[in-house]
Amino acid sequence: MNEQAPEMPTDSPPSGFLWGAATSSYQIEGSPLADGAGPSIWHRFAHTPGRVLNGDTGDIACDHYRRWREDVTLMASLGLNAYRFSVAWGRILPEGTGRVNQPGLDFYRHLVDALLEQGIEPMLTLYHWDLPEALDARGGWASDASPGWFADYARILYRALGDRVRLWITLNEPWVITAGGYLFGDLAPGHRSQSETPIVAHNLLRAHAAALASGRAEGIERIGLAVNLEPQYPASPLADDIAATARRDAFINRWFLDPVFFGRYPAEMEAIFGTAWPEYSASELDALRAPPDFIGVNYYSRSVVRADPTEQPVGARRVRQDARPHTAMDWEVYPQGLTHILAWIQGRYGNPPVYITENGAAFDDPPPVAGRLHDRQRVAYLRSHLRAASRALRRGVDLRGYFAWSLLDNFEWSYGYAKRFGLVRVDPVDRQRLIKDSGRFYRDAIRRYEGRA
Ligand SMILES: OC[C@@H]1[C@@H](O)[C@H](O)[C@@H](O)c2[nH]c(CCc3ccccc3)c[n+]21
Repeated sequence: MNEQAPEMPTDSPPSGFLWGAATSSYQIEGSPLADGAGPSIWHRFAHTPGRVLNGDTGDIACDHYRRWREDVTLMASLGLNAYRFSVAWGRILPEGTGRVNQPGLDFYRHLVDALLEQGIEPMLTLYHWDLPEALDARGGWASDASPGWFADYARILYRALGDRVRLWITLNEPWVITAGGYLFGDLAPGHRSQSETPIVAHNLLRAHAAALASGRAEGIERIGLAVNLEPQYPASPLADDIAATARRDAFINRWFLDPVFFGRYPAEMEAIFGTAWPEYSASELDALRAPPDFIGVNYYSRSVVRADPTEQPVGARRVRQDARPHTAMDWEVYPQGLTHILAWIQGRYGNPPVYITENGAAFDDPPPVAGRLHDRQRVAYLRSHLRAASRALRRGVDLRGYFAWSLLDNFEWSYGYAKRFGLVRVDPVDRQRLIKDSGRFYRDAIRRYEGRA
């Protein structure tokens, strides 16, 4: 069997299905302070000793800020018809509010125009974790003013690019912004506060609603919310494990989607945060109802859950499935979970349009040999997850596209450059791009699915 053959069901996806790859600003651009840009919380966090493995920073990253033309050509050579990227807020508003930095807007306008010239649909994420440092100094997402800051920033981008960008995402993973940045502290700004955490989550939901409203006022029609979703499975039928699984499901999967679709938080949140969970009036909760035009699903793995009172605040922990394959992030490879979570959205939220906005895997890639990089495990991961997405389509899920994470090996947050998710290798020294076997596989899969193979 040809290693590269995508041996997948070739039932073709709906017409207009998007085949893309995803990245984010701080992870690929480099040049964080170029042309008048203001520093972000990730610039400061990465330059704080001990926060990022090996002291890695995004000062250069993939050097995409300077190599973006080459990267658009690379996307076209992979046969992508879409590309998901994020805008660095600090390039547009160096102080987070107030003065607009025109060279920052120009960078993204040139990128979008180059994508459109290649027939590649841009999907623009307004916020992928790189808050301007100047706003963090004013309280950041814990500040009651943060939704207004975000809506004003969004409006500037809607006005600048709304005539050529048709797919927008307000926030990337409000759960990770909240849990990583304010509860567990492994991500910028590195706080560890149970009392701050629900306040930040509430402000992020208000910010999403405000950016959705300001987009509507500007005539923007397709605005989504990207969420990390991880199906939770009980480790045993014991009541304690079932209850722990429900709490972890609320904590990871329903904390943000229930408010935007139903105007209410999951009941489990008060049990999780106890006295740290604020009282909300009916009007405060109803103000969170801001259903997106589509849900962006970032899927990587599942969790098998056991009750564990020592694991706070949820009182639950993930049980490693030793008998199953895992990625270099120690995440179980579980493609069935993608089908399950897409069917769950279909049933719970009324079959909204969905894009898989991130799916991929880090593996310790072998070194390139004779200009080829045989990343067999990533090829297998992609194949199994494309099949899982195909099964969801057959179940009537309104799946509109798939974006592989990631186009390029890039800055993997607190892991720095030690974890590589790219379909394309980026050389650590000269940043030369090399398409891996997984990139070739994805290109062939797109052709096969689109009936061009
Ligand atoms: O870790 C791989 C990618 C990141 O590089 C993306 O920036 C981010 O959107 C993203 N989200 C997830 C799933 C949620 C998660 C994030 C961080 C740590 C653990 C799980 C995985 N990823």
